[in-house]
Amino acid sequence: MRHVDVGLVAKQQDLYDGFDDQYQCPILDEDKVIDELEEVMSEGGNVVDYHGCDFFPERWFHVVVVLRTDNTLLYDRLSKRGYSGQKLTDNVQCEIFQTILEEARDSYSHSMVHELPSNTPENFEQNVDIICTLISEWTSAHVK
Ligand SMILES: Nc1ncnc2c1ncn2[C@@H]1O[C@H](COP(=O)(O)OP(=O)(O)O)[C@@H](O)[C@H]1O
Repeated sequence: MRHVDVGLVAKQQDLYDGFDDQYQCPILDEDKVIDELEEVMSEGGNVVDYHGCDFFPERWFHVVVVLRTDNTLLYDRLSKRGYSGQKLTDNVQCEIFQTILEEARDSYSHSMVHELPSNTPENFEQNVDIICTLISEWTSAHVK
């Protein structure tokens, strides 16, 4: 199984289209990302890691996992990462409005989308177990 960190791939391959002055970060070129990942995704067996999902083709996935975090914990995590001001507030607000969960539900069939809490190291361990179980269930049902 491969871990595809979309942010890292974009950085390594320079898959950007301009710079966002407000958030002080490069803007992802979604079409270039799709082209870059198409071959590896069509082989299967990938875990794709990103903070958005609506631009990925549905055919790439059999399971979509949305990790959720309580707002106070998220605030502290993002501050530690160096986020502040509007960027910090917008990220926390996005979690309050469960924007990514809704994006996933709007983009993929509801039965594919799993929402998991990720507040504590125990949650982290549980989530790894749950995701491994989801993968092996799907594999035994579909790969002969
Ligand atoms: N389940 C968790 N329990 C405790 N701390 C966590 C958990 N998940 C993430 N963190 C903390 O938050 C930081 C950011 O996590 P990361 O997985 O990089 O978040 P994202 O990719 O969503 O921005 C990690 O370095 C870690 O310190």
